[in-house]
Amino acid sequence: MHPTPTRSPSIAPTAAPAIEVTDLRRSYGDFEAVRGISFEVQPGEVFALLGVNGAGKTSALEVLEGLAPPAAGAVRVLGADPVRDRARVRPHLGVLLQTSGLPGDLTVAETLRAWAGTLTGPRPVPEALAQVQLADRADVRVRSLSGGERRRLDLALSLLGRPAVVVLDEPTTGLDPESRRQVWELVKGLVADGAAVLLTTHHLEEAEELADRVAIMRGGQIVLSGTQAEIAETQPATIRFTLDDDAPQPPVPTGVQVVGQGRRVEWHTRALQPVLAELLAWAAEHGVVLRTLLARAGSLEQAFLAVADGTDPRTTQEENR
Ligand SMILES: Nc1ncnc2c1ncn2[C@@H]1O[C@H](COP(=O)(O)OP(=O)(O)OP(=O)(O)O)[C@@H](O)[C@H]1O
Repeated sequence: MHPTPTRSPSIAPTAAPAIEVTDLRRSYGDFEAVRGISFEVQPGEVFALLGVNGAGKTSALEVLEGLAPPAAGAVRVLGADPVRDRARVRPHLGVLLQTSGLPGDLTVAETLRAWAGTLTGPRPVPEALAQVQLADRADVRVRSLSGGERRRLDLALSLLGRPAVVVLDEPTTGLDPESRRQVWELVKGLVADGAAVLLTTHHLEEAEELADRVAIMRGGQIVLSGTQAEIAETQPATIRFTLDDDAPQPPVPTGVQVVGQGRRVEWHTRALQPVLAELLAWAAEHGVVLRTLLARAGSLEQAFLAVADGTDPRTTQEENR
């Protein structure tokens, strides 16, 4: 289903990172939108940049795509500078922007053929159509496509040159749940073929499904980065339950932060297993039923929200610097 890519040989595959970003800064006039971020993406890996609107994700991606020079710092794509060595980098880079300006008069197949004519060794157009489930829309004019179909055409265009490095800016925005899943499968196939994928998304389940590593941005900086497990572990676990009116309150174990009050109890803890064991032992001893008991480890979503609303301690440290 995912044929081995035939890539142009001018940049040889190496063990080096496919993307290297070092202390990147980008400004618009006096406003610094990207404030010193660093990360790497390896071949065969999906790296997700997360953050609320205005965090600086697109501003960073535009430098990687060679659309703008950095104000400071360095960006390398397959070892080359995407602005200065644009002609070398471009054939190996597949880019899906947030918006595209495709001519509405061409059909889907004509659009793909026109773009394929500019590439060395493009995918055959029927394969590109099938890749994004647009085979039955091949003869439809672009202006008549639905928003989701147009997004899938954009995606097919970005992958037409069998790129080794793929940059996807919110790839599934506007897609229905089924199309979104199909895009996820497509991305997994690209990575299995050895591509490096950098994506931004507002859908945390998309990052959870695809990303090997994640960076969460706020105010132009990376506040948290690592594997999903590493990021989840930065957040406290939650224990939540409801007590009957006549039940006694349990003693609060050491190190627990009490969030909920009264009959509806919520605790946050860095030691989920011993705290839960202590609670269950107390409940058994006193014959107390813990209604709607929930015990949950920290999550990527929790980390995202903590960074987004500035309550993650790292956010404050970063922004006060
Ligand atoms: N051309 C521009 N001129 C001035 N400011 C800009 C320009 N483009 C972006 N900005 C500002 O830079 C900041 C970062 O914007 P950017 O689009 O990179 O964020 P983002 O994380 O991609 O957001 P979103 O999730 O909404 O796409 C924002 O405050 C934005 O208003």
